[in-house]
Amino acid sequence: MASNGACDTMRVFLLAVGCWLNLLIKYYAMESRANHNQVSHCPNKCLSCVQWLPLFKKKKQNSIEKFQNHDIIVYVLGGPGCGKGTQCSKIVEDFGFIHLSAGELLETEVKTGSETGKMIQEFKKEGKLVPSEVVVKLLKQAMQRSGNRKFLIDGFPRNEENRLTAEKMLGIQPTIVLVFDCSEEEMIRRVMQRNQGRVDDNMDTIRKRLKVYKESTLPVIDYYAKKGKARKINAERPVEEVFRSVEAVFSELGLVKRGKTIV
Ligand SMILES: Nc1ncnc2c1ncn2[C@@H]1O[C@H](COP(=O)(O)OP(=O)(O)OP(=O)(O)O)[C@@H](O)[C@H]1O
Ligand SMILES: O=c1ccn([C@@H]2O[C@H](COP(=O)(O)O)[C@@H](O)[C@H]2O)c(=O)[nH]1
Repeated sequence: MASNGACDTMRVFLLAVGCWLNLLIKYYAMESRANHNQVSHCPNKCLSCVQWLPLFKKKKQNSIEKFQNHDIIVYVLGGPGCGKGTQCSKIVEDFGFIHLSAGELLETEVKTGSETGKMIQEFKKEGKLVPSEVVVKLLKQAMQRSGNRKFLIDGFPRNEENRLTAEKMLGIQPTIVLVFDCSEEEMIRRVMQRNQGRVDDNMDTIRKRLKVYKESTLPVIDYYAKKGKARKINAERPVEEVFRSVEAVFSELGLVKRGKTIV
């Protein structure tokens, strides 16, 4: 009798474990399909009972990890007027990235006339760097809104504090860092000819921006160079020639032009 009882208990136990494993397998199969965008919700009513299983999982999904795990992030650096924006537009056209220019995001905030916008305008006029939290917050909002997974982050990080704040607030590391290399004389010439009515496109502010670039941004570039992530490109050539070097870097990343194959 006693041994029959033990057998029954064991049978019930094994049955329970079997059911539990079955549920787990179904749940993970479902989650895996959802991650590959094949389904956006529980595909089958009979599986709805397994939806509470995540309660037992370590909390893992938040916006920070989304950026970390799946996205291609290209930082684009170089001195004022070296041609970052020009090349980014071409990259967007050919490789389907979303272009987030830190300078443009700040300018959009200036145009709202908000108190933050007024503060930003003063920094820009002086060629100084806006506090990191302000820029990173704008970048984060833009990244979340975009729904894209390939980001060109243009003109950021400008100093070590920017870099560390992005790591902390966004949890991001760049896949690669494009560095456009150009002489000061050429950058000054390009900025002075730009003629877009920018508050900082004047000789006095350009000199200040160049100083900030040398003192604060070059150390960030050195940091990424040491990590093997910086790709220096000679930007003192015609636009199309510069872009050919950009394309070479992107093919190193395994990305190919749209229209040729799916990226
Ligand atoms: N390779 C190039 N040769 C000549 N002119 C260029 C080249 N690339 C860009 N330009 C011109 O130089 C000016 C500055 O370019 P762009 O705005 O792309 O620079 P940027 O690095 O984004 O500047 P900033 O950091 O000030 O925002 C623009 O008028 C642009 O048309
Ligand atoms: O990360 C950033 C980016 C920009 N700024 C301020 O904006 C101007 C213009 O930036 P561009 O990228 O050259 O358009 C720059 O001189 C800074 O004042 C910033 O503070 N932080």
